[in-house]
Amino acid sequence: MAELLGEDAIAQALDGLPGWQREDDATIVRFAKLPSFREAIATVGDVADLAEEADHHPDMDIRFNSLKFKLSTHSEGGLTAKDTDLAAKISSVLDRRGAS
Ligand SMILES: C[C@H](O)[C@H](O)[C@H]1CNC2=NC(N)=NC(=O)C2=N1
Repeated sequence: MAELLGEDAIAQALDGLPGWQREDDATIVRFAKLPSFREAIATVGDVADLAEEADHHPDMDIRFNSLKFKLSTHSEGGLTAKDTDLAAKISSVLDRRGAS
């Protein structure tokens, strides 16, 4: 069971996660644009692999080549290290896939 992060810990984690922002108390989000629809879908596939490995699953919104990733730990009703850890891994995929 992951512990809920406090406000200071969330702010500190977001400092190290460029592109991620608070959506509300319980969620962080990142928007990304890929060069094409196919590359956006391939990116979603990579993130799905990470999510299955972590047993932690982001909400993913696909609009043509624009993606939105939304993270929250539903079982805790807020943000935990599971979210910030997966956010960092998603960012690595986005860098590798050439997201802007
Ligand atoms: C049983 C399983 O471990 C849980 O349902 C996991 C799966 N993926 C999850 N994903 C997210 N984002 N939050 C959760 O609380 C969560 N719980």
